[in-house]
Amino acid sequence: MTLPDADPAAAGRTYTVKELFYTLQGEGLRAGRPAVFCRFTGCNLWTGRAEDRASADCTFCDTDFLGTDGPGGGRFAGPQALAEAIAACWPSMAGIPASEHGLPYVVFTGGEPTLQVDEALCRAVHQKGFEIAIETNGTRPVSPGVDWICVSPKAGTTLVQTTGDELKVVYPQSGQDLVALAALPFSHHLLQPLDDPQRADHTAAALRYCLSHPRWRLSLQTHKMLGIP
Ligand SMILES: C[S@@+](CC[C@H](N)C(=O)[O-])C[C@H]1O[C@@H](n2cnc3c(N)ncnc32)[C@H](O)[C@@H]1O
Ligand SMILES: Nc1nc2[nH]cc(C(=O)O)c2c(=O)[nH]1
Ligand code: SF4
Ligand SMILES: [Mg+2]
Repeated sequence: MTLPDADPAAAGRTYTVKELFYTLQGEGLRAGRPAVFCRFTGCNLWTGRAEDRASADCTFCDTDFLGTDGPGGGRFAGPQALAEAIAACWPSMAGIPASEHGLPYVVFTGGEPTLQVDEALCRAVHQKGFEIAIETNGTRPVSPGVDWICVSPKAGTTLVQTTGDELKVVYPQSGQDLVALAALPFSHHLLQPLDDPQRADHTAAALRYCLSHPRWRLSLQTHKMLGIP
């Protein structure tokens, strides 16, 4: 049943989503965990158009976040509507012993999810029984209600979200200060090799850096190895 959005602050709020899909978290500390990915449309560091990439604040993005034309994408009329679509992506637990259910998990990403994720959405998604994670570039504060914050800072931008659960740094980026980043109060610090034509070299360099600076651990994009979304 679709409930009306009772929260007056949420009235008229729409969410624009590129795609919604069920897969494994491929990256970071929680790699391997089944999750619904909710990819919001739009980013504040790049228009998403190829002709603007070179002049963008973030130039290495591996993601198409334009429009609403991906699987499960669309415009959602309010928190309740989007929470229902997210819950519908989680597999049925009919016939599965309760000990094997696990906690339903959604990852808000994008594009830049902090442009859209708000408390009303988190409340609606929590009411569906989900734990909530976010992948953000850290240039905007994360809304209250998010349970797991992954910040991936972009060199040359101002970091606003300076605390969280994991700091996942794409490596290398010219002008990045890993000493300063290592000092930020995150629970976990990870280096993720830049996926570009030199990815193998960046992976070897990131591996060497982690071995010599053991504050850092390596994050590989395992979904790309597995051939899953
Ligand atoms: C597509 S971004 C979306 C979330 C948010 N805008 C951000 O940048 O964190 C998701 C993750 O992919 C990482 N990423 C994007 N392009 C990448 C690339 N070419 N190589 C490695 N990681 C990349 C980002 O740094 C971020 O951790
Ligand atoms: N499987 C999978 N894991 C991911 N972790 C972060 C992703 C992202 O694009 O934010 C991502 C993604 O696109 N796919
Ligand atoms: S900030 Fe995130 S979504 Fe935006 S362009 Fe960079 S990697 Fe892509
Ligand atoms: Mg991705």
